[in-house]
Amino acid sequence: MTTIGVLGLQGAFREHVRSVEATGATGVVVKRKEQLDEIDGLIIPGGESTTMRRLIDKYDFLEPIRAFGNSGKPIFGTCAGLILLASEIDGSYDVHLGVMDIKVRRNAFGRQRDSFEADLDIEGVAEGFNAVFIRAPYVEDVGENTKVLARYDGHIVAAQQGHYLACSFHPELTDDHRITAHFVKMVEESKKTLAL
Ligand SMILES: NC(=O)CC[C@H](N)C(=O)O
Repeated sequence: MTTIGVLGLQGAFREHVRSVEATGATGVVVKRKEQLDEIDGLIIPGGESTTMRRLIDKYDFLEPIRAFGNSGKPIFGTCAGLILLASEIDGSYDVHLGVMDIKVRRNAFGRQRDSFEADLDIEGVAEGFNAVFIRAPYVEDVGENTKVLARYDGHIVAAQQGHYLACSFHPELTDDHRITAHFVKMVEESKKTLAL
């Protein structure tokens, strides 16, 4: 059985658990770092990246999550989760986990477009995916090992680097579970590789 943990410190974590369960995998809310030992993959949800970082520090999650990723276990960051994964945040000295080679801009779509929906083609994952953006970041630049999976208005809104997956929008807020299913597949593949 594949178990996916959803970091449950702040933000839209319950909806992610529901989406994971819809794919047939087991979803658990992760509130203590010890739980990282019991899961095969981790989702970092949307919310507010600065608040989530404060709670990550408070509950001593920063190094354990980095180690989880370094061990080869997949991590999926959505919206604020994408910001937490990034190696560079435009206009800020702050970097959080810094495990994914992407440069992000927070609240990048501007005030008038605080939240909106768009149909996206996500390469190798889903065509016509109804993406919900809420004060979303976008990715300004990616490293050479990072694959761009989707763009909106020319801006990168989904990317993958090996076992790290990130998107600017909230895939858990619709009943379309294809991105979650893609992540579950990544986790199942990594389990096979890590067992060798
Ligand atoms: N929906 C979201 O996760 C918004 C992200 C938020 N604007 C941030 O900077 O962290």
